[in-house]
Amino acid sequence: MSIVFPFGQRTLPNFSQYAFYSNVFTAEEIDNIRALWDQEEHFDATVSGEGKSTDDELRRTKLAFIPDSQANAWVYERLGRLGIECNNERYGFDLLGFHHQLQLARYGAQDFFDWHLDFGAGEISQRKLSISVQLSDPDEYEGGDFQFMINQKVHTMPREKGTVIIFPSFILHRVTPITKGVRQSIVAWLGGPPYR
Ligand SMILES: O=C(O)CCC(=O)C(=O)O
Ligand SMILES: [Fe+2]
Repeated sequence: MSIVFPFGQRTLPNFSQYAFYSNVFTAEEIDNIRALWDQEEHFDATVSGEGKSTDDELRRTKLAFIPDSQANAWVYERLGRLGIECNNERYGFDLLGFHHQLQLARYGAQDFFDWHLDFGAGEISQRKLSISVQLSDPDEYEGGDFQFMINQKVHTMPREKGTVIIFPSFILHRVTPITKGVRQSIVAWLGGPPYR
């Protein structure tokens, strides 16, 4: 057995820091998802999980959960299938399922989520793949770009409604401040056992 590379292990030829998929949801489906905002309770986002205080420097967003009910199962299924397909093609992570209920995020004027990782110590170390869905038409808001920082370069994602962005939860990303209008998104994580 060799100690230095190569170990005779498989590599990931299709790894990419992110992937995006257009038109995963139709306009009508998105209307139905957005209607959940008025049915569910909303609260100010916390930075990493419950019990933490809000951190205005890092993030200003309102959130609601999309309950994992029978009525919403189609949203979970659509995102779960796409996440698994993306994982099989690019990452090969051990995935067990959604790490939490899907979140519905709403950014009004001046709201943002600055550079961060979705991965960290404790509970969020189970996050493997982060998923974000663009729920607003590009002309409903200004600012509010979803961006990655990869090797000192900023990559801006498409804003088109129905686009799904998938990336390993250890990749640096942000949502720039909304300067006008409202941006809505779904945020989800597929999780599994710690990296090994
Ligand atoms: O709103 C989004 O599209 C992404 C937000 C985000 O990065 C997060 O909630 O961790
Ligand atoms: Fe994030």
